[in-house]
This record gives sequence, C-alpha cells and structure tokens, in this order.
Amino acid sequence: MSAQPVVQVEDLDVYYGTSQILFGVGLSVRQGETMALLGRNGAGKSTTMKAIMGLAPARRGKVTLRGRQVSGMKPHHIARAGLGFVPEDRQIFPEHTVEDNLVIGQKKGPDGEDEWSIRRVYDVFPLLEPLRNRIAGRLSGGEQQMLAIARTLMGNPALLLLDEPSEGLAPIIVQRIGELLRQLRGTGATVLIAEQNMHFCLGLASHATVIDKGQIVYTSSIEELKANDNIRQRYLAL
Ligand SMILES: Nc1ncnc2c1ncn2[C@@H]1O[C@H](COP(=O)(O)OP(=O)(O)OP(=O)(O)O)[C@@H](O)[C@H]1O
Repeated sequence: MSAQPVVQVEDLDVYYGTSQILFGVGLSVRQGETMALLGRNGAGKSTTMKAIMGLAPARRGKVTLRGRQVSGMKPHHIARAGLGFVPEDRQIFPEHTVEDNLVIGQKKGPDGEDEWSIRRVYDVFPLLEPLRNRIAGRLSGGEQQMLAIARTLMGNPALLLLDEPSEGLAPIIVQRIGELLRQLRGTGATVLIAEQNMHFCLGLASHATVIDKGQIVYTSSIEELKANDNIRQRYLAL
C-alpha cells in the first residue's frame, strides 16, 4: 500500500442556499482500498460525493487527487484528472448498445493508464458480455448499474466513486452487484462507495467512514466497524 492517499478530502463545508449541509468533512482513500461512506438517509453522502466531483459548491475545504488539488476545478476537468463518478441516476447512453456505451467510455487515465479494455470488462463483469448488442435503455436496473460501473472503469480512473449502487434494486441483484464489486476490489481498483445499505458494504469494503448530519463521526477498517455494535446502533440502524 502506498503512503500517499489517492484521494484526500479535508474540511469540506457545503451549503445549499443558506443551509449548511456538510460540516468540515474529511476522508481519505488509499491505493487498492474500497472505502464505504455510510450514513442514514439525508446524512450527506451524496452531497459529499458531489462536492468531491465539483458538482456541489464547497465553501471551504480541499480535495486532492494523488497530491494534486482538484477542488475549484470544473467537474469535467476533475473527471479528466482521474475521478470516475457513477451517480445515483447512472447516466448511461440509453439509445446505444452496451458495447457502444463501453466504447464511448474508453479513454486513457490521467497518467496514460489503459488497463481497462472491453475484454477485461467482460472478464470482470461476465454478465455483461452476452448483453453486448442490447440497447442499454432496455436493460434492467441492475444491468444498467453494472454497465454504468463498467463504462466508468473504461476511462481508467484513479478513483471510482459510486453513489448508492444498491439503490432501487431487488435483493438478488444487489447481491450480484456486491459480488462484482468484491471482484473489482480483487483487481486492485481504488473505490469510494456511498451507501445507506451497510450490509451491502460489510462484505466488500476494506474500510468504512460514517457520516451523520453532515459530519464524519467514525472511520475504521471494515472489521472494526463490524465489531463496533455501538457505532452501528447509533448511526446506521434503521
Ligand atoms: N439540491 C439541494 N438543495 C437543498 N438541500 C439539499 C439538496 N440536495 C440535498 N439536500 C439536503 O442535504 C441533506 C443531505 O442530502 P444528501 O443527498 O447528501 O444525503 P444522503 O446521505 O446522500 O441521503 P440519501 O440516501 O437520501 O441520498 C439532506 O437534508 C437533503 O435534504
């Protein structure tokens, strides 16, 4: 594991109008880690992800990607710098085929990385290969979620940001997406997942950070979180 975090978020304050939503949010994700950002509905998970991507206005604080400051940059420049964001609403090209979506997503990473090819995507996401000629907009929600993740990986991001990947999906599909993300972790990818569904993350994340009312209240390895009934009861029980 390298010492420098892939992404470091420091002291973020975000407001929507006059209401403050994030209060000094800080977190970091190192190479090869899968960090789960956990919290209840409305705790500030999506806002944190959007602030990292430059999509929500940070009034204070800093985001650095491999030591380079990205906060203050426009979202498409932040994406170019190596942050691959899969938003809650997925954003695939619905009128194109699965494979065309992958081709459209293909680009080198910020340092010329090109580890992800269509072949490798199909190896890691075997369920996508038989769907290669299907129109993306006609796929099920779970298939679209897989495609959205795969398409973002085709851009060779330094960090993959997933906002609520289990949202709105049937339990069996959630399980499949979980398996896929576990497999992705095995490839050495660095991932930050915002999730309300703690159980979904327990089996696949290496680390967890908990947000409550716009503040980070706990950060640990996933094993420590599993062992900490108090934190789970206090911030994550439904
Ligand atoms: N565009 C907006 N304008 C005003 N308030 C907003 C806006 N988006 C979110 N909020 C508020 O900010 C707070 C945090 O919302 P956020 O979506 O970040 O939470 P979350 O933890 O991702 O929850 P969820 O699981 O519901 O997505 C909530 O109180 C929400 O009502």
